[in-house]
Amino acid sequence: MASTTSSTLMPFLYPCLFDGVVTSTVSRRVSRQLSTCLERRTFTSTTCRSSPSLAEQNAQRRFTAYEPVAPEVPRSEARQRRLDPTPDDYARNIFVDKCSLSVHAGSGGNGCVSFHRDAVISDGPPNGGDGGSGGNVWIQAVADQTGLHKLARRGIIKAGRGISGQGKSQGGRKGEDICIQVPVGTVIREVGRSDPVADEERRLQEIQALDPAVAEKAKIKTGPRSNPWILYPGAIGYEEKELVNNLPKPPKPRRSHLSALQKEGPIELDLDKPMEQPILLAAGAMGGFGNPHFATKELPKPKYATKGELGIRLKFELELKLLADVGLVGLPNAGKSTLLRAVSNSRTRIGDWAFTTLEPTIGTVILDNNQGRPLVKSGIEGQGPRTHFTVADIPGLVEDAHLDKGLGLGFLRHVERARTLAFVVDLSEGDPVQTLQSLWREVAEYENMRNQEINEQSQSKLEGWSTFGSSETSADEDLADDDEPQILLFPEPTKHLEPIKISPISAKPWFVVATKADKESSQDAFQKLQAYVAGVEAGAVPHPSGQQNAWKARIAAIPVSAIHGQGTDRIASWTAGLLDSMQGAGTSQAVAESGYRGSRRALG
Ligand SMILES: Nc1nc2c(ncn2[C@@H]2O[C@H](COP(=O)(O)OP(=O)(O)OP(=O)(O)O)[C@@H](O)[C@H]2O)c(=O)[nH]1
Ligand SMILES: [Mg+2]
Repeated sequence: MASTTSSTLMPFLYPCLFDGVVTSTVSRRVSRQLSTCLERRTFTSTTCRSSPSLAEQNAQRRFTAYEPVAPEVPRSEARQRRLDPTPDDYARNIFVDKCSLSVHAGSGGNGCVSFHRDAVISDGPPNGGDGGSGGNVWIQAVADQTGLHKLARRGIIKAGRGISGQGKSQGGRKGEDICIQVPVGTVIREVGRSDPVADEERRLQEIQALDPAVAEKAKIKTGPRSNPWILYPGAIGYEEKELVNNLPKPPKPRRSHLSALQKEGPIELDLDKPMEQPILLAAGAMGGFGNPHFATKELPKPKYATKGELGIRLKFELELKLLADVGLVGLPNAGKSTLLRAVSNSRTRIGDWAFTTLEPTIGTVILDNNQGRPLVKSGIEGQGPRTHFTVADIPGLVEDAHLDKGLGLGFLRHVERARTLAFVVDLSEGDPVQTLQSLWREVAEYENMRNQEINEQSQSKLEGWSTFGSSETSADEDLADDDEPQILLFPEPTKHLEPIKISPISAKPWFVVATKADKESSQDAFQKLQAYVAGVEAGAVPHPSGQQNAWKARIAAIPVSAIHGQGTDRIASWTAGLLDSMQGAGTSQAVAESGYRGSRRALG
C-alpha cells in the first residue's frame, strides 16, 4: 500500500521528473525509469480498483505525453543511416592548415638577497639562492594530429618562468617546459625573433666600441637589462642610495647549456616524419644570481642579487605541407564526402547539391582494429605495421577552378598537399572518361600556373640582388656616422615568406574511385573508364595531365557504392599498398600480401 501511495504522489512531489520538457538526459532517464515503473504499478492498481484517482489520472496523462523510447536500430541499418544521413547530421569541422604562432621561452627567476640568521648568529653570511632557469619550448611532429586549429586558437605558447631563489641557499625551481605537437608534414618558418640576451651582448659590444663620453650616455638608455639588480628590501632612504651608487659592474648576460642545442636563426623546419624525440625550439633563460655570488673580502655581505634573464621570443609561420595521405578530387556532388564516411569514422556533411563541402575534412582510416574496419596488413619492414592513414575530403572542383572559379585556387592548394590522389568519378553522371580528363586538366593548369609563379619569383629575386656599395650599405654607414647611435633592443620583426616547395601534382601516385556503382547503367561506364585507365598505364593513351613525367606506374579504377559501403575495403588496401610502395618499394607487406597487387589483378 505504501508503494501505491508513493507512486501516486510522486508526480506531485517531484513534478520536474515527470515534466515532458525535461532537457537533461539524466533526469530524462530517471523519469523514464520512474514512468515505466509507475506504469506497471498503475496497471496492477487499476485491476484492483475500478476508477483511478485524480492523481493517477494526472500521472497517466503525463505518461502518455512523454515521448516513447526509440527502438534499437539494427547495426546494418545504423550504418546505412550513417552513409546516407540527413543534411543536418554532421559534425562541424574546424580545419586550419596555416597559422602564425608566437613562442616565448621562460624567463629566469630572480636571485635572492638573504643572510643567515639563527638563535646564536643574528647577522650571518649571505645565503640567498639563485633563481631557477626558465622553461624550454620543444616541438614534435606526431602522427595522430591532423590540423593546426588548436595552435591557431592559442596564438601564443609560453613556457613557465623560473621560480626566484630563496633564503637558506634555496635555488628556485626551473620553469615548466612545453612541447608543441604538430601534425606530420608541418613546415615551420621563423618570421621574427626578440632575443634579449643577444641584444644585450650586441649592446655591450657597441658600447665598448664607442668613445667613453658617448658610452656613458648609451648606458643610461633603457633596455631589458638597464637595471639587472635586486636590492635588499630592508635598505631604504640613504642606505638605498648608497647601495645604488656602489653597485658593481653587472655580470655578463648568460645562456643556458641547452641553448647550444637550439637551431640557429632563422629557424626553418620541415617535419615530414613522426618524431620520437622533440626538437628544442627555444631554450629557457638563466636565473639570476643570489647575493653570495657578489661576496668579496671587502664586501662580505652584499645587499644585492641579480634578476633572471629574459626569455627569447620567436614568431613562426606554420603551414601544413602535407594535409593527408590521400586527397579526394572530384566534381561537386560526385560522392566524395559519402566515400569518406564509408572508409573512416568522419561525420562530414553530405547533401544532394553542389558545394556541400566548403572546407577540407580529414578522416582517419584505421586499419585492422577488429571493429569492422578494413583488415589490411600494411607497413614497411623494420618500421612496424601501418595502423592508419588519413584521407582529405576536399571541396568539389569546377571547370576553370585554376582561374579561381568555384572554390578555385584554395581548393587546388589542398590538392597539392596530399601524398596521393584519388579521383572520385560519378559513374551515373556523364562520360566518366571526360570527367577524369577535365579534373586532370584543372589540376595540370594549376600546376603550370604555380611553376610560372615560382619562376617569376626566383627571377625577381635575381633582379633585386644588390652588389657591394649599394644604397643599403651607404644607409648603414650614415647610421654609423650619427652622433647618437640608435640602439634598438626589440626590433619589430618583418619577413616575407616564399611559398613552400611541394612536389609537382602530376608526379603524385593516383588512382580512380568510380562511385555510385549501384546506379543503373553504371557498369558500361565503369568498363569504359577502366579501359581508359589501363591505356594510360600502358602508355597507349597520353596521361590526362599532359605532363611528360607524370606518374603512371600503377593506376587502378576501383568501383564503389559508397552509400551502401560496398567496395570501400579495396580502397583501403590499395591506398595502404600505394603508401607502402612510396616509402620503400618492394619491401612492403601490403604490396606483397594484400590490396595493391591484389586489386590490380582483380581489375586488370
Ligand atoms: N546511389 C548512390 N548515391 C550516392 C553514392 N555516394 C554518394 N551518393 C549521393 O550523392 C549525393 C552527393 O554526395 P556527397 O558525398 O555530398 O558529394 P560530394 O562530392 O561530397 O559533394 P560536394 O561536397 O558538394 O563536393 C548525396 O545525395 C549522396 O547520398 C553512391 O555510392 N550511390
Ligand atoms: Mg562533400
